[in-house]
Amino acid sequence: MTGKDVPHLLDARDAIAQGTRINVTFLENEDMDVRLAAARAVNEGGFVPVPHVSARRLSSRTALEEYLGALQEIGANAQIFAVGGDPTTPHGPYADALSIIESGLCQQYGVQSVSIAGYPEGHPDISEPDLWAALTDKAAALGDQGLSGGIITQFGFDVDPVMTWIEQVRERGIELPIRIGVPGPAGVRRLMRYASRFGVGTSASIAKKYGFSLTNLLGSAGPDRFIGELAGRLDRQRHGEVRLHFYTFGGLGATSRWISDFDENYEKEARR
Ligand SMILES: NC(=O)C1=CN([C@@H]2O[C@H](COP(=O)(O)OP(=O)(O)OC[C@H]3O[C@@H](n4cnc5c(N)ncnc54)[C@H](O)[C@@H]3O)[C@@H](O)[C@H]2O)C=CC1
Ligand SMILES: Nc1nc(=O)c2c([nH]1)NC[C@@H]1CN(c3ccc(C(=O)N[C@@H](CCC(=O)O)C(=O)O)cc3)CN21
Repeated sequence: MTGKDVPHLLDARDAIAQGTRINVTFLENEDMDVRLAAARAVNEGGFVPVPHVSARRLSSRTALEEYLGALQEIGANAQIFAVGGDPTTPHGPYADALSIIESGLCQQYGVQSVSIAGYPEGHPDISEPDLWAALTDKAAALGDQGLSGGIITQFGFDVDPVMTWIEQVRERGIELPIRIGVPGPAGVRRLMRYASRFGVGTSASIAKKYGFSLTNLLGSAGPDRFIGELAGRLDRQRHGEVRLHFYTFGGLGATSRWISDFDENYEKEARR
């Protein structure tokens, strides 16, 4: 969720399982108070906030301490998501998520678990070798720092690269739990806007995978097929712990209701 989602979280409260982890973004157009208000709302709803800490957007060590300190004060410090951040040039001393993990400040402010990002389809501005080196280094650093953690992947529309990527992660000896990022249900236009903004897939490939036509962009689409296929191909023994992370581009309420409906249908199918 973003800061603007606070009222939507209150509306969707009953549709979300208590204890669900809800990430709070660290967007350029929002300030610390907005992020804190969102984390507080997550707590008050009976959920677990996972505030994002964007390394490149931090101007100083003090700024990181202030944010972690404020999170601690409101009891939203147990888990964070440490991410590089989109600025081409870092605004301060932290150029990557690794430097947040190695700052020593997480432990000092009571952070127990740090999630990090994964890219099954690569990243438009970061090379594959750099992405793999970063993932390996961050996984090792979490261990060295005595922090637990997990990987949350960039959202995608295609299961093939996800499966290949999970296998590569495990081959590299990284055993962290993985959450595969999927977009919640949303209008097709909006999905494609976000995909293009973050350099994920192409309109044609998304249309094909999601089964909609590029000549009719008025409809909306959900990750039914993606999740069904992923579930069918995952093997606990081989792939370790793999769960889902929903990016709520179409709104928190819509995604929450979609998840409840999906679960209900899934259980019905299973009972048949
Ligand atoms: N805010 C969010 O929810 C999400 C943000 N992202 C973005 O993905 C990018 C990478 O983040 P992490 O995986 O945490 O990488 P990271 O912090 O582990 O860095 C990996 C490598 O890429 C370089 N790097 C990091 N950010 C960069 C950038 N914006 N431009 C060029 N090089 C960069 C680092 O110096 C390092 O060598 C960032 O741009 C981040 O903002 C990705 C997923 C979700
Ligand atoms: N490289 C990269 N950078 C990111 O910042 C990023 C990703 N990847 N992957 C997905 C997540 C999720 N992110 C976001 C970013 C912006 C909004 C956002 O602007 N929300 C608007 C609503 C706008 C609309 O209606 O479309 C808001 O104001 O809350 C939501 C999620 C950021 N994320």
